[in-house]
Amino acid sequence: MQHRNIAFIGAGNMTRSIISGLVNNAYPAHLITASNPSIGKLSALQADFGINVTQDNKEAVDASDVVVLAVKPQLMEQVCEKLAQQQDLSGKLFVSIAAGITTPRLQQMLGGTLPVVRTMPNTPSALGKGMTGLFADTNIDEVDKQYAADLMGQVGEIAWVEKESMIDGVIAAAGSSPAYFYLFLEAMQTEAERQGFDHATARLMVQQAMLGAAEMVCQHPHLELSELRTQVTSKGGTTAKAIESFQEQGLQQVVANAMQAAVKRAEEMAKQF
Ligand SMILES: NC(=O)C1=CN([C@@H]2O[C@H](COP(=O)(O)OP(=O)(O)OC[C@H]3O[C@@H](n4cnc5c(N)ncnc54)[C@H](OP(=O)(O)O)[C@@H]3O)[C@@H](O)[C@H]2O)C=CC1
Ligand SMILES: O=C(O)[C@@H]1CCC=N1
Repeated sequence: MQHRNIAFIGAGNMTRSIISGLVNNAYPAHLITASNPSIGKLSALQADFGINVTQDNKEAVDASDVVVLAVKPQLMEQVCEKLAQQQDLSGKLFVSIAAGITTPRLQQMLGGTLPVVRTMPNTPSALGKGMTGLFADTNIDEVDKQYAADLMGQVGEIAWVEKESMIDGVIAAAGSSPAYFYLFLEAMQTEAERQGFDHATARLMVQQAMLGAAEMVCQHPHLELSELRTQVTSKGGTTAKAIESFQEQGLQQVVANAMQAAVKRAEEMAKQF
């Protein structure tokens, strides 16, 4: 991929995940700058990955061709408007990772029709196992589109969406979803402990089962998930009883409700910010 100078505005969890994935994939650290108001996270990023850091967003943006907007949605307006007042932003590609802020809104905050690619990554990007959805409107040229795809492709799999509203679906299925799996594992760990296992053994069992199941899913892309489930489920056996219990309690609807709640919140945020 092309290696352009890249600035991350906001050096929180997601920036750390993406930078970690990039540097581990040989993106040159000297081309990466992160800016953040407080110094602690910057010092840690510099120590861990050898990137450039600054507490001044303008300085980071001045030094970059690509600007990754990685602050919380509620701060985006303030941050973008200040950047637009302080400097000429033309010629730069903007990549937003924020939930719930649309491309037209970002362009408005940045004070012009600048090229903005909207993305929705997730934290496993830190391990190169991320999943990122991307949306580009018609004013993004193919070179910038390719750069954005290559950038996020460095930290995992990518999928373009045709309509911007589908980014909210990416949030529900991939951006937020690592937390759903953690919640499920927490519940399993708690029950394993209740059944008499110590904390560490309970964790080992559930994490290894999850890892193995995830590997099975990835290694057998042509097997339906229901088929993998059937392989575990002996007739009249233990799994059948557990699955029956999930189904009686409406697991499918519970999951659907949760994903719809995530989409609804993204839509609310788009109105709010
Ligand atoms: N976490 C996740 O799994 C995902 C998050 N996202 C999106 O990523 C974005 C960032 O989320 P996340 O990394 O979790 O949040 P964090 O709170 O971890 O990171 C945001 C960072 O922005 C910094 N910040 C605050 N004000 C400014 C400013 N004026 N200029 C520059 N930086 C500033 C904060 O600094 P300080 O703490 O010092 O105040 C903080 O380090 C959000 O928009 C979110 O929607 C998208 C996909 C997944
Ligand atoms: O919870 C959030 O709003 C962000 C977006 C996806 C994951 N974290």
